[in-house]
Amino acid sequence: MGIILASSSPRRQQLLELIGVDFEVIVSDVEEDNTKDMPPHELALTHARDKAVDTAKRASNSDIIIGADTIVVLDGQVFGKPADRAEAIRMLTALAGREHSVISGVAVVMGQQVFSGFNTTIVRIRPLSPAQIKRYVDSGEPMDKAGAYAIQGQGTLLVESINGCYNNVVGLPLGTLSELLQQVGVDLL
Ligand SMILES: Cc1cn([C@H]2C[C@H](O)[C@@H](COP(=O)(O)OP(=O)(O)OP(=O)(O)O)O2)c(=O)[nH]c1=O
Repeated sequence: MGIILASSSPRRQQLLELIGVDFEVIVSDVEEDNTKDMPPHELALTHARDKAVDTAKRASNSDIIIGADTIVVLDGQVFGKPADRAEAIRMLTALAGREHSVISGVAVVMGQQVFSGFNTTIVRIRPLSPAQIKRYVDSGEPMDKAGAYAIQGQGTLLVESINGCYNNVVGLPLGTLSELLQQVGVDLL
């Protein structure tokens, strides 16, 4: 029996290390589709489950697979990772001076069993000038991040306040994950 993280995200790998989990990484082939017509938290849950179930096909039946998905939601509109610089600028322009939700879905798969949950954090972004947004996008940091910012990086300068779990914004709500792992018999504490 081993624990497998179905994620290419270095942040998720670091967070899992933080809580003392021994794991290997097998990245899933799942492509996220943020245009699916479903409530945002269902979208994050579906993607997290799809990633874990896909990786489970390449693992043993006794392995425990963890999948996750993070999205940013503003006025019901879902922001994933920006496709290009122009989209990153559009996302940050929309988020500036306002509150949005960051939702991370997490799924734990063992054999035929699938457990999943999600967490929501409210983040308020400072008012930003077009020049500030352009400079931040030019740093390259936004490109592989949902909503085009990284709270754990220089993007922290964009954040006015957060309400809820910080690690959920970075990509892996560890409290939610530990509850799911308990359901497959793994107690982290
Ligand atoms: C809002 C925010 C997101 N993110 C990241 C977390 C996720 O890695 C990414 C959202 O993309 P995801 O599709 O959730 O994950 P991923 O493509 O990076 O990795 P994989 O699908 O292989 O698991 O945005 C931050 O690192 N910091 C932030 O502040």
